[in-house]
Amino acid sequence: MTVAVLGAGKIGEALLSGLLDAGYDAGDLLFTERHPERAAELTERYGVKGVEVAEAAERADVLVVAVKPQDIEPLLDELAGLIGPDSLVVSMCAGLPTSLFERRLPAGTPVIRVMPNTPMLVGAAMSAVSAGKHATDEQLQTVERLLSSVGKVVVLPESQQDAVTALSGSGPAYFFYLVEAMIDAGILLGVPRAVAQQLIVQAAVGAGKMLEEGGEHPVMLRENVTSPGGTTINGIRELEKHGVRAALLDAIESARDRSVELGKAHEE
Ligand SMILES: NC(=O)C1=CN([C@@H]2O[C@H](COP(=O)(O)OP(=O)(O)OC[C@H]3O[C@@H](n4cnc5c(N)ncnc54)[C@H](OP(=O)(O)O)[C@@H]3O)[C@@H](O)[C@H]2O)C=CC1
Ligand SMILES: O=C(O)[C@@H]1CCC=N1
Repeated sequence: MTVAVLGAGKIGEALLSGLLDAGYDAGDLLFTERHPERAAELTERYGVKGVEVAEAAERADVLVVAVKPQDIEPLLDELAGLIGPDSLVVSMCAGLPTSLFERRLPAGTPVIRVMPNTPMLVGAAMSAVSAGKHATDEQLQTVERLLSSVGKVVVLPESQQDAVTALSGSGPAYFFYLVEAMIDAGILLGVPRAVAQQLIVQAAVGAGKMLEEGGEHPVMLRENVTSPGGTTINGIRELEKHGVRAALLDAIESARDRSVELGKAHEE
């Protein structure tokens, strides 16, 4: 099966890299890019061929659209004249409904909407998958298999994709932000930056492993760190005082709203 990534930026590169690490043959992967320097860089790094959209449409069984939502219109215009009935279109674009692709591409084109995240780079993606109205169960399974090789996959109704985009799509950025802020706290306390980074990154990795492998609820895990009369509860009091929980609720709601807005920009 040949997979072409249309728009090999951050998420497109993460997919290419993740698939190669998972054992995909570079010869079965293609990508398109609008800047020749970027295409050359990717080919040098991964041994994957950069092609024109026409060649991708002709050769690939799965076309993964990974351009910014704002760049979708010209790409759809180009694709509409190129793809055949056997092409399966997978969109990773935040906010864009499958109905947009179905309206703009030849009648009956199967479309699957996916919200992945950048941990795909290290085989630890969370991808949520929703089938459009022409995609068959078999095509959905093909996409699930493809994405399972680079992380975990859930199948969800498309109505939940904007929420998913804010939760797991953007989620890694919020964890990185937290780690960055905690490293800054180390600097404030006079710990050398490299040491602070090592301490916090390992705390994050350890916490992540406990969340994944231990099966315990995050509340229990936090309580186990919070000794009576100890240090952690002082920190928790400050987090509560500063409204960090409410800030996270607002942040994720706002990201969801932006996903909805990106989709609305392409309504007829
Ligand atoms: N980054 C992330 O964590 C995630 C992103 N996504 C989605 O993935 C998509 C891409 O996001 P991201 O990777 O961050 O963005 P990037 O800007 O890094 O990647 C998009 C790439 O596509 C190129 N491009 C634009 N139009 C075309 C075209 N017609 N043909 C070929 N290449 C083209 C862009 O070029 P140029 O540099 O000139 O713009 C850019 O290199 C978005 O729709 C986003 O919502 C989904 C989940 C997570
Ligand atoms: O910020 C964005 O729009 C994309 C979608 C989810 C993560 N990154």
